[in-house]
Amino acid sequence: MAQLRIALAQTNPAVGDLTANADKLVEWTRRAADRGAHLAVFTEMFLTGYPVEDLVLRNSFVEASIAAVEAAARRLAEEGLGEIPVVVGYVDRADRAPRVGQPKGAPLDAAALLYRGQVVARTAKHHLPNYGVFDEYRYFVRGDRLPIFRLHGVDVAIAVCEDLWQDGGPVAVAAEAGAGLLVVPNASPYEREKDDVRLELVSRRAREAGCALAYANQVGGQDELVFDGDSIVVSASGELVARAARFTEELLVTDLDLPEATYGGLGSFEVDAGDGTVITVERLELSARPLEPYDPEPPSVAGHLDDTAEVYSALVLAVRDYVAKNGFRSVILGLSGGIDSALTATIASDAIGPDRVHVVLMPSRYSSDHSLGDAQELVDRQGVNARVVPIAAMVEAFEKELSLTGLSEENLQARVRGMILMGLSNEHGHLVLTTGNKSELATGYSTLYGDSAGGFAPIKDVLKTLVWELARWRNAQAGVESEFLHGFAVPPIPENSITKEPSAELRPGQRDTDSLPEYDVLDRLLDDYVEKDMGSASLVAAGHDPDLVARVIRLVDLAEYKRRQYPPGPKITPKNFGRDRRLPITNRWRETAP
Ligand SMILES: Nc1ncnc2c1ncn2[C@@H]1O[C@H](COP(=O)(O)OP(=O)(O)OC[C@H]2O[C@@H]([n+]3cccc(C(=O)O)c3)[C@H](O)[C@@H]2O)[C@@H](O)[C@H]1O
Ligand SMILES: Nc1ncnc2c1ncn2[C@@H]1O[C@H](COP(=O)(O)OP(=O)(O)OP(=O)(O)O)[C@@H](O)[C@H]1O
Ligand SMILES: NC(=O)CC[C@H](N)C(=O)O
Repeated sequence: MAQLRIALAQTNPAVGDLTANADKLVEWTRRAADRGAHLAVFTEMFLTGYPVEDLVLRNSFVEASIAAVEAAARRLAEEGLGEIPVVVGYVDRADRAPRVGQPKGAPLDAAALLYRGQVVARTAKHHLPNYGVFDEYRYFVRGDRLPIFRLHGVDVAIAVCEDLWQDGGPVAVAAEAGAGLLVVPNASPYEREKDDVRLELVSRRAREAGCALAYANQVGGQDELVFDGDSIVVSASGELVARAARFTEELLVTDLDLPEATYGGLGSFEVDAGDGTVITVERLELSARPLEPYDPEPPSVAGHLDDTAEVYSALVLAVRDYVAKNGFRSVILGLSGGIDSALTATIASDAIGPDRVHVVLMPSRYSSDHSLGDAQELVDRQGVNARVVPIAAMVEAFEKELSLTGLSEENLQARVRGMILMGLSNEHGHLVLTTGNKSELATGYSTLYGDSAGGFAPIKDVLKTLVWELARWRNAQAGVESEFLHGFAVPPIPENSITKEPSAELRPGQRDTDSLPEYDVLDRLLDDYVEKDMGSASLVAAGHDPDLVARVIRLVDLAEYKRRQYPPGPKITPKNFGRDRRLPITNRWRETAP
């Protein structure tokens, strides 16, 4: 057996900032070298950030990425880090013709091996994900090589992210070629409970490849995606060896005992990949002799996060990164005394600190005293910046000028509030946070250009019943201080905001249940219709009330135009409103009654 110390750089790149990402590559390689690592592995498309969407259709971007990886190799050597091999993701181009009308070769979701100032091997993702939030047939062509480099006597193969999620391809070829370690850069976005799926997958693929597997995943928020890290190292039998923490940067350093390579030859040969394609194995040698024995470090295995803590951390990280990566310093939102704006404000306080959170209390003539009181109570508990802007006179002025009544008048209140928030955003540079939850988005229960106005919507993928659960969970963490929790000594959300009946307070005595069913009934139905895509007959067969099924399906289908104009917000479920669910707005397809 041969020993090897590997370092997985679970880091947070910025999409499009090739310079900052290259700086980070050098900094984290230095940290890996300082820890005595013999190999550093970064994440998928680390140098460009992931996903870069249509940026890969720009030749200038692809050229910049290729130049960046070559410059990074040189710079590592110049800074005395040339002896540690580094695996890093970037965008390259194939010799083959592009899918779309680009003048040069089609883009590749590539990974490079950097060593002694040079890019000594290049490969690219073989299996391209093209479902859910992924569109990779639009962007990339398939990679068709598998580099295997000998490092201190161990044969190390490189695959990329989706290569683990589909059968055949690089995993099968790594087995065939007798690799001793498979390293995999990833950009695998968070959704609830995906960590369990990942561990099972990584273990299974290690057993199939017949070697240890090191899985390095990205961390951080990028528009509607949140990457949760969760980098993993497993043995050849699929046993967990090391695991990084979720939602935070970490250098996961692990000592492995790996089989010494026995294969003698170098150069390349073709292997049937078992998926109808052929992959070219390219062998190269960095160092043939195993290291002198050394004392291994104990492996690090991060503790498990429970489901609520996991969702809450995802939302906090998403808000923090959206704010920072888009150059904002502060956020603003309307605080009604209700639970949605209370939870949104709390997530914002946890993300960027209460001193950078601005709330506006905007009572109308229908606002109850307790609403204003509950909002004020949150301000006192969290110490956020607050101002009161009564809206009655502004609403009245519109009403008089335009003769608006009924629903038009109700919506006017929401629109005046939206205008106030956008005005204050323009004036002071705050990002407007939109407070709607997934149940409201599903049913269209919000006012266009009113409470749906804003730049980022932290809880748009959170059903109302989960909003309450998160609020209770957050209050139970009072006194705890962490990367995701500001150290509020008292529960940050007023109990009354959690327990009172939800109301939009757009007319006297209005309750959400005047227009919508009870949220626990609604959310179960939404879960089946939206997440699981069940048709009306299946929904009724699953026990949902037939009249309710017909009514809710209609609400959901008719609200597509509102969702299309809603700000982005973090995906936490397998099917968010956004990249996961793309329906025509102009659409006459209706689920027929069973
Ligand atoms: N297919 C389509 N494509 C593009 N635009 C379309 C459209 N269909 C209607 N529209 C436009 O949308 C307008 C109707 O939408 P909109 O103006 O929003 O108004 P609408 O959906 O009619 O009313 C808003 C609903 O949300 C509830 N609400 C409001 C505010 C807060 C809350 C809460 O608790 O959070 C609830 C309120 O009680 C009411 O039931 C139409 O007047 C038309 O201009
Ligand atoms: N009196 C108010 N002062 C400040 N903002 C308000 C007020 N009323 C509503 N808003 C803003 O409009 C959003 C929609 O609120 P509304 O009360 O209509 O419905 P909701 O979905 O029950 O939200 P919440 O639970 O936050 O009250 C709120 O989250 C808040 O941002
Ligand atoms: N970047 C990728 O290839 C990610 C796809 C993969 N199925 C995942 O969610 O982890």
